[in-house]
Amino acid sequence: MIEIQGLTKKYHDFYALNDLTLTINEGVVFGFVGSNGAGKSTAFSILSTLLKPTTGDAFINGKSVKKSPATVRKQIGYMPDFFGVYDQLTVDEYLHFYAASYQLTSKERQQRIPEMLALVNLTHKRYEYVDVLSRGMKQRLCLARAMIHNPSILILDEPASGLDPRARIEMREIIRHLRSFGKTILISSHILPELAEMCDEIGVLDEGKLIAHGNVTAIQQQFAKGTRLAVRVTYGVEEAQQFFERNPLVSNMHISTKDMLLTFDFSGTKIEQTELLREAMLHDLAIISYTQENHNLEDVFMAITEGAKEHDSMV
Ligand SMILES: Nc1ncnc2c1ncn2[C@@H]1O[C@H](COP(=O)(O)OP(=O)(O)OP(=O)(O)O)[C@@H](O)[C@H]1O
Repeated sequence: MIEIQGLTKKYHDFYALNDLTLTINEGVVFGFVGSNGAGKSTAFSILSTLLKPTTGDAFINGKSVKKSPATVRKQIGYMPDFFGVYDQLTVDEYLHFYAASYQLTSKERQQRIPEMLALVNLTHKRYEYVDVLSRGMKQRLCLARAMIHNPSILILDEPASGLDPRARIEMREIIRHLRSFGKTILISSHILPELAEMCDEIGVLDEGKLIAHGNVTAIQQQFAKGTRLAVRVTYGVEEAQQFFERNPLVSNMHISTKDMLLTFDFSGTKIEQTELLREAMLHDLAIISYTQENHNLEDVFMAITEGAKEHDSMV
């Protein structure tokens, strides 16, 4: 369990992290979302005991990151967003080096290293030089390194950054697999839909502040502006667009003439939605389908951060 209490990091007058308070239960995969400079890496560095907070504290399985950093380090595996690998070592030597620094005995290392390599799909690279690994492989090796001492909590700072789509999917599958072992996992990313797929809960950081957190679906419902509707017509897409845009409850219209599809936000009630459809039929629009879509996390993130900025400018 991770309990974060009023965690603040200041550089002179600037708040890199501002009063972060949050509890993350055991076995939860928690995603931190935020734009560049939002404070994700600062939060992760403090939780990993690499950076001291200005005020506040965090407790990893009951142990303070400030007072008991050595105990905390045994319980967490940290994968930073920028990491160096020792190119002149083989994959096997590299993992032996880190395992030894966690005081794993030679026997434990002999068992643990092949297990970790299998987990991150690098068994076939065990005796290759780290130097010749692709970026995705280096990233997976770094994940294996973070797990070498079998920590109960994993802190992964942008684990998929800089990876091509295939490598991202592979990384995502590995993280999903880790989740099945009951590990508590903290991940940060800019790629919001990707986080939503992996995480049980998310927290949105903006300019050092946690501005929303909770279950992914609940956040989507709380912040999405109304219902997203998709209407497909067989002909007359422009006529349909004009009709829907006349309704004051309709906003954010997107049209695909190729697919004859209109998608838009509708901020009315269910009854008003029924009324909208009824009127559309009376207008002889050639509607062939009408569905409700989930707002994707990109929309939700924009809505949350815009909301926070409007609130700040009002106070
Ligand atoms: N040592 C430092 N001195 C001054 N400011 C710092 C220092 N370290 C971080 N910051 C600032 O704190 C803010 C938060 O940085 P942080 O790296 O935590 O953001 P982030 O959300 O991880 O961003 P990114 O997604 O770009 O990695 C940034 O504005 C950054 O410039």
